[in-house]
Amino acid sequence: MAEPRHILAIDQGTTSTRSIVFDAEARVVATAQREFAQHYPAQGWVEHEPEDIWRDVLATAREAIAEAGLTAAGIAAIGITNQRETTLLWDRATGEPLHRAIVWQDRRTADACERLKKAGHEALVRARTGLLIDPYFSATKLAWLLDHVEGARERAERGELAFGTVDSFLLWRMTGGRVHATDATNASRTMLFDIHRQEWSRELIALFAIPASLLPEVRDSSEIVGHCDAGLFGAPIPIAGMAGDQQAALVGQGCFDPGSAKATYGTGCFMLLNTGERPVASVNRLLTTTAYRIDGETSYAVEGSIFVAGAAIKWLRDGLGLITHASQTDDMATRVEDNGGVYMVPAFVGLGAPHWDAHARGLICGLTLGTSAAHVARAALESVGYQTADLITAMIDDGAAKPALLRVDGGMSANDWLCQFLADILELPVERPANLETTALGAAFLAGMAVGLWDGRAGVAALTRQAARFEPAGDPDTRAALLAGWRQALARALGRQVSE
Ligand SMILES: Nc1ncnc2c1ncn2[C@@H]1O[C@H](COP(=O)(O)OP(=O)(O)O)[C@@H](O)[C@H]1O
Ligand SMILES: O=P(O)(O)OC[C@H](O)CO
Repeated sequence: MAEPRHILAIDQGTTSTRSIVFDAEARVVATAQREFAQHYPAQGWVEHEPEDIWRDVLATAREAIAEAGLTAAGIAAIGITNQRETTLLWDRATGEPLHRAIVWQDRRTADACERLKKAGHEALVRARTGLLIDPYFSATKLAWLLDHVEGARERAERGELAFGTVDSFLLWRMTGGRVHATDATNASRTMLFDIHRQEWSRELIALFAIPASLLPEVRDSSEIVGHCDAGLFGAPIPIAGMAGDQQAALVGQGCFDPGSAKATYGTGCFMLLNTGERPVASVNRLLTTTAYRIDGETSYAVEGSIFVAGAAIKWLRDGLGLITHASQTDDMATRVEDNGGVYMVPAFVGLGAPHWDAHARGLICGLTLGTSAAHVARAALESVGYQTADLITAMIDDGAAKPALLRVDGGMSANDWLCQFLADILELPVERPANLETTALGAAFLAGMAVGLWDGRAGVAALTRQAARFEPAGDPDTRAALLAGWRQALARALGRQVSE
């Protein structure tokens, strides 16, 4: 029988689960997608039902394999990529979760984080993990589960339970409970992992009071970690790639060289700059993280997370009723000569990197009687450019090399006006790939490399195809004036500027 030459990538995201089959030329052969329920049991709490996630992973994977006209025998390997930081705890004997997953957006541990910061633990956390103390990461979510689910801590101490991010949970289920592992990128988001030594940090495990028996083994992002149960898809397919979704997008964009960068514009925006073997410690409150670990070698990235990008456009549509389709903003922004002095700071949920101001709130300023809906739409798109510019400035100030170009992806990157504005304001060429599903592609690359379908990083990078390139064209004076306008607007939005 012919060697299998397709890869199944499973992309388990925050709002939907996608399974995509790629062929040996990295072309999409079949896609299946399902949205699933979000649970908001209290203000600032966000949960997912693990069984929903598992159900959709199985259903979309089976659907994609069938739509590709294949059977499991035609799949050389599976790659898993996932929403990061989301925290699960389950029973090792039955595989039953003890609670719903606590999602990365969940803020229930904000007070616990404040206490840790006040007690002076941030320097240690930063030094070991490259992260800030924030409810975003898994450690305080796991501690919350141990303290709030009846009997959980005692059972954990007896070794009966397993902790994992979504990748680990899926791996556990797919291997029928035989493999409890995660990859180095996902481990790096738990706030328990020493990214320099690439092992769980004993000091942090003690600080967060986490029983060590809960923790998964940490594997490379590209290696065979197990085989799925034959019963699931009809044959025991190797699971050969795992990475958090933003790191997978970096791989899917072929950003393997130090200095290469990608920004994914979806609901929010996550920008990662590859810094190679060198972890860059940020003084500008960016995150240092594992970009990928291949053949035991770790590459690092600096990451800037913007909470609101496409969500600002969604708000124009659903909150203001200014547009009916997100894509209309492209024409609207083109229609006006300039921004008319209008700026939007989309701090709807505070501001992420590099400001990390939970108390900042959104604003639109510079309004006159001449302001039109098009100006507001343009201001929303521009705000995404300015926030990206702030990230790049912070990265360079941290000592990272300025990237030669920025690769973009995610739903919002379909907007040509935005891509040109990014090129102008960043003074960088912006490239957009043919396939915007770079996250799934990255997971496929990691899995395909591990089973020898593709020849290492150079082999997969050669398979990435850019469909559009936007050259910087703005004049320096206009750029400086726009950035000055943004900084003024930003100062008004920052929570710490507001006197009681
Ligand atoms: N053409 C467009 N112009 C501007 N924003 C867009 C466009 N198309 C989609 N968006 C925005 O992008 C987001 C969807 O992107 P997607 O990558 O699917 O997000 P996520 O994976 O975070 O759910 C939405 O917030 C939407 O408002
Ligand atoms: O699932 P996404 O695409 O919203 O990504 C979520 C990030 O991994 C959170 O860190």
